[in-house]
Amino acid sequence: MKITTENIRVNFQAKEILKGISIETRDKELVGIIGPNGSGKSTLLKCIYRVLKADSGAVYLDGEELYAMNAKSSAKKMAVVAQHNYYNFDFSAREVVLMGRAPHKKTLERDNADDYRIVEEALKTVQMDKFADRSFSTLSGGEQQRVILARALAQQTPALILDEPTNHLDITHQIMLMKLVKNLDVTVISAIHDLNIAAAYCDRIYVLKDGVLEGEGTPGEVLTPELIRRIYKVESEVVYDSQGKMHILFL
Ligand SMILES: Nc1ncnc2c1ncn2[C@@H]1O[C@H](COP(=O)(O)OP(=O)(O)OP(=O)(O)O)[C@@H](O)[C@H]1O
Repeated sequence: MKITTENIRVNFQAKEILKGISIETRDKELVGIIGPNGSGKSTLLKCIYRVLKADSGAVYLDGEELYAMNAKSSAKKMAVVAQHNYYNFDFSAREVVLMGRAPHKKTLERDNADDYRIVEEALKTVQMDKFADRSFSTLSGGEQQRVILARALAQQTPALILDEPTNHLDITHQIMLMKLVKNLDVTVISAIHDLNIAAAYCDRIYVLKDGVLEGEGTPGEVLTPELIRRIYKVESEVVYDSQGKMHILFL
């Protein structure tokens, strides 16, 4: 699925947070959004996953304007792993993942054997099947993050929107998550802080700073010492290992 944003503008309290952002993913591409704290990454993603309506501009899913479709239709097209997940009720991990099946159900339709099978598979995929009956609120930050990823997998959408998905995860689970989403064969847009993670897994990267796009291209094109200095005010060196993988060293 192709996701396009066209000239997205967002203001909060008379301050312009996004100043006309146009991005485009190709089908099944993993696109990273990088940029310093407060640059507008989450705000852009919120406009895409429909919790925030931009002041102007538009989002298109495969050419169809987001608000021309109902919320259920867009939830069949994209699943979200956001930064903060709170539930007011004490759901188990399995119940949280089952929520991913909701867009596929008619009103009051009960969960069936297929739904439960999909949920169990999703929990296994993120290595959280042993925690299925645990109360979500008692899980650690990283465990919660993996359950939320399982919920997104259970939603079985052609696109995933991830807001700093490796936040809270140890290195094993960071790599697990990025490998997993890379191999899903769906379109992914992800805000990413770790530039080495972005370099290793993104097909393309957009760079945001102060609500403006400052760069776009493959990791090799974008993640140069010049850009890193300009955007983050940090000196760095880009090296390639024996397998040709790029690594950014911060000096
Ligand atoms: N509801 C809001 N009201 C006022 N200001 C907001 C609101 N939401 C976000 N902002 C401001 O908009 C700017 C962009 O925030 P956003 O969360 O999009 O940045 P980010 O790039 O995702 O940052 P981080 O890397 O820290 O997660 C920040 O200065 C933030 O304080």
